[in-house]
Amino acid sequence: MQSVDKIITPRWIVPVEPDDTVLEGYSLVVHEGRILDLLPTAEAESRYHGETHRRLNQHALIPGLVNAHTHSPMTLLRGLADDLPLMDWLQDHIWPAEGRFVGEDFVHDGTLLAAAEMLRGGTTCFNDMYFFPETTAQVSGQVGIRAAIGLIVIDFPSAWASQASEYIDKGLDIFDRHKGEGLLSFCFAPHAPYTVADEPLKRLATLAAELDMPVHMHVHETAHELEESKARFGVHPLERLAQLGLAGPHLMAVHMTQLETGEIAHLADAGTHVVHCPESNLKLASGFCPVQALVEAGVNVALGTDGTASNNDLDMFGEMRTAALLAKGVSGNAAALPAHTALRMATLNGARALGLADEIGSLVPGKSADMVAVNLGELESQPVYDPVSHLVYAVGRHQVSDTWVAGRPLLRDRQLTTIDETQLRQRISRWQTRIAEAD
Ligand SMILES: CSC[C@H]1O[C@@H](n2cnc3c(O)ncnc32)[C@H](O)[C@@H]1O
Ligand SMILES: [Zn+2]
Repeated sequence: MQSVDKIITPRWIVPVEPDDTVLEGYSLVVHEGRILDLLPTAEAESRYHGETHRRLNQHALIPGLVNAHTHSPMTLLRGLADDLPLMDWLQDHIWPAEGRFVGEDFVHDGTLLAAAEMLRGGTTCFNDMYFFPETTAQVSGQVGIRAAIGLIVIDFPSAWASQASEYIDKGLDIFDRHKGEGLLSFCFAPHAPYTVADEPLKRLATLAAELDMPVHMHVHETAHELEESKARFGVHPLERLAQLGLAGPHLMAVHMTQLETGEIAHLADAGTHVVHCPESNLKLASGFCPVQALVEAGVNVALGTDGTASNNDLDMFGEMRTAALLAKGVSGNAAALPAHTALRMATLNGARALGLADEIGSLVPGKSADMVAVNLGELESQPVYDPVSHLVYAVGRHQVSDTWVAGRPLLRDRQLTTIDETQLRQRISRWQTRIAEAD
């Protein structure tokens, strides 16, 4: 008998790789933070002795969800400005509020709230874009959640930096000091084509190639963005990024609601990743990302929530459901974006876009034990013919019972293990008073 840290025996295991098979009567063995084995329970019990053995008789075990685009500190601005189109929302409400309140303390407390919400909803990894990224990295490290930290770049002075070159230099300094640390990875995060000039974008293209680092950017979010780009540069933003050397396999193009057929083929040829944020796109009335056409063309499409000031939650179960329903409605094809594809987008495809697919995104021996148990035993999810159908179409994030990152339980029976909820509530309440008073 081999001694191991943990054996988990759920009712179903959804590995996501190598295919859509759902396993029943299997156990997953975890040792030193990694998935050591995935095998029939009888064999697991004869071969391994677990320091702990968790039996979850009515649960599905799935890979941790990867939120491929968010702005975690914006939890503090949730519900501050609703029912507006993107540029009015940003220019008249969000940027003024950020100008007033954003600092290290805002980013610290907002990230902590976001981490709590994400872990309670089965998200184990998030790809962030915000000011004071080192603070987001520190909070993530303290909580134990996996984070891809966006090294933000914007031609816009803020409390964090004053101009694009300073943003890039500060980002590189953070990368140098924290690379390889814990569960952190890094992306360049130029905000959008309309807020970053050619020179810094060219510099980022060179740096991304040199450092093999993803570039995480809002692109083709609204029709207005395309019109403005045509007027200023003579081409669509995607074409401009291609001219500047950025539209390649490092690019994670977030939103992509406006796409011509030729541009879809370009994305596929270039190996560019698309991050689909259906709820933010719906709420800001930005448009519809042609997900089905992208998938058919062979583009890797991941899923993100965007920030909670435009979503207004960090619920990846909700995002899977909305993505699946919207794809059918928009394409007029009920077979568009089936449940297994939605789950893959929310797990493995996010990992691929972040360059982390060797580490996370599926329940395969050798990968990190980032996983989530979802209780399918409630009346609302009876009967169960296909657990993946329920994960996408029937259950919600409140049915997540346990979340592990690198084998460490960060949510156990719905209790956060590394975040003091009472203290967090006090901090958020102080922000609420402060922000509401200023409004
Ligand atoms: C400079 S940090 C990130 C920056 O992005 C703003 N933001 C949040 N959501 C969106 C979106 O959907 N499109 C464009 N910009 C967005 C956020 O308020 C921060 O200022
Ligand atoms: Zn965004």
